[in-house]
Amino acid sequence: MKCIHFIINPIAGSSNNIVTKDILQKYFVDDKYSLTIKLSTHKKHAIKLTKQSIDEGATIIVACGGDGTVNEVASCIVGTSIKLGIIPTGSGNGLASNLKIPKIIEKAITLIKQENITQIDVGTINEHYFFSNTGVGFDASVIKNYEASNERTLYNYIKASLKSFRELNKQEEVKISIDNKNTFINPFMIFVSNSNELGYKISLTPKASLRDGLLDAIIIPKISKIKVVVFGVLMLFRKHQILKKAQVFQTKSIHLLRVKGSVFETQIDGELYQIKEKHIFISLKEKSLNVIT
Ligand SMILES: Nc1ncnc2c1ncn2[C@@H]1O[C@H](COP(=O)(O)OP(=O)(O)OP(=O)(O)O)[C@@H](O)[C@H]1O
Repeated sequence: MKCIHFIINPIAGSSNNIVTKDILQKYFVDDKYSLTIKLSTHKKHAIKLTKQSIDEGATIIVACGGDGTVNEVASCIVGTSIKLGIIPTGSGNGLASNLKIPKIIEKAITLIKQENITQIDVGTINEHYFFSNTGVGFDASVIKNYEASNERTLYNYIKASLKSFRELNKQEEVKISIDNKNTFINPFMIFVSNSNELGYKISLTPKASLRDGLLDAIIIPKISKIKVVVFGVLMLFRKHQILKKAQVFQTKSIHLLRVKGSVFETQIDGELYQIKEKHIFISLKEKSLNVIT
């Protein structure tokens, strides 16, 4: 019998696309499965629930939510033989979209039952994992403002972006080391991605692959507000690489050193993290997560 656990984030996305016990029981009727359903009740709760599921012998753990929920669940099973299922009920669902996992709950469940596995790379930033992307600068500021809003919708992402735009000029100097080359910049944005999608079909790293053993990065130094607008428009058409100051490249690792300021404000898979260490080391664990796709 297969021991399959579902970790459901009831507030992900617009909250009207929720995975329920009724739906799951309809699809997992036969004796082949032992089904366990858990609901997260607060931030980071899915980590605790997943660890319990591992102890309870789950062989498939399904994250039902957006990239934040996927991060909490998947972080616990990196490097194990446990299979990760995803039912994308979040707002952005960047990773699921990259993996072509359907947003329609019933279709995602059908996929899980087929159990086709793809091994994907996993990004690391200090002691944290990321599966989609991480960043310092403008994107982290957007996430900070987004988290302060009470609804997780595209409209609130746009509002948060406008607020971050008004708050520009807060950047602190950072030393960046890539392949033994050091540069000092006041970054508008340092964005590092494992996946080719941010969510909502928007991408800063359209050429990124989850299976190529490389991180795709884009570094943009401090730019004028006009150039930020130009960057935003180009990004919608996936043409932002043509911005002269944008440095787009692939690498295995990036090292950042904070020169000023007391903390690195970063976003990790769309969640805000304050990193107190002076150093940030971003790297990759190749093909270390089994995802049902
Ligand atoms: N019951 C809950 N109440 C409040 N927050 C919760 C609850 N359960 C989980 N969370 C938190 O909700 C946050 C958002 O989850 P998630 O990222 O899955 O959804 P989303 O933001 O709508 O999707 P996406 O990241 O794809 O845009 C996560 O930080 C998670 O820890």
